[in-house]
Amino acid sequence: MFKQKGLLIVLSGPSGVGKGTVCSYLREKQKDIIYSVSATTRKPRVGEVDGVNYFFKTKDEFEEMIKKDQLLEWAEYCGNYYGTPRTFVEETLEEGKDIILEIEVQGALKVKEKYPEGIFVFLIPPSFAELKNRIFYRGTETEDIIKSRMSIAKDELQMMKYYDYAVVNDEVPNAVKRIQSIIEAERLRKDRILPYYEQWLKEEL
Ligand SMILES: Nc1nc2c(ncn2[C@@H]2O[C@H](COP(=O)(O)OP(=O)(O)O)[C@@H](O)[C@H]2O)c(=O)[nH]1
Ligand SMILES: Nc1ncnc2c1ncn2[C@@H]1O[C@H](COP(=O)(O)OP(=O)(O)O)[C@@H](O)[C@H]1O
Repeated sequence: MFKQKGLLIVLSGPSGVGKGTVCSYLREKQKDIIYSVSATTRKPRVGEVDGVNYFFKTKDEFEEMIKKDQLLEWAEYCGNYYGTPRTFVEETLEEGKDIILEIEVQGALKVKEKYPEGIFVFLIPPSFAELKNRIFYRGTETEDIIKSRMSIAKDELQMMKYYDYAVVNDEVPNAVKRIQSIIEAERLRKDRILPYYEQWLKEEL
């Protein structure tokens, strides 16, 4: 039986645009996609669970993962390391399952070098003013971190040109519907469907 590799979907965008919020809503709506859990040296926030939200690591542990080539990509962001465990992604794709990575922009561009066939979705705010509001009112970080995230966000917004799709996160359910449409369309691309037809033709002759 012909086995197709899964789709690698990367959801990225500027800090504070709503990647985390949109991704967890998508997670509820789209159960047939696997979600990659990242490793980080950031301290857990209230309610975050090790192995569910992140794999929380010390700096030494994280650097060991880098050395052993256990990360598909990693980036330093606001003084902490974040990275995607490599084996889990590779195995999921080999099993033919679709996987989504919710990561910041530098990491997404590194994934693109390794997986140019991936689907790169860039989440954008309805306006820059709204992006500022979201970063301010989230209120989980100190003022210094908020300032640093806003300046990073400005540079990050310019990275949209490297992506396949731009999705406006005006309302979370709408943004999620748009992402679901992209996934549905990508699953139906003829280069993914054709191998199945070719297999059928062989069987019937
Ligand atoms: N490169 C990379 N970025 C990640 C990874 N996991 C999470 N991030 C990004 O790191 C940034 C900070 O994440 P976090 O501290 O959880 O804060 P928040 O998502 O902005 O609330 C976000 O932009 C995440 O998308 C990863 O494995 N690799
Ligand atoms: N569509 C939206 N409308 C209004 N607020 C939103 C929307 N999406 C996310 N937010 C809010 O914006 C803030 C940043 O969202 P978050 O998911 O943490 O962003 P990111 O993961 O991109 O840094 C949070 O307070 C979140 O509740």
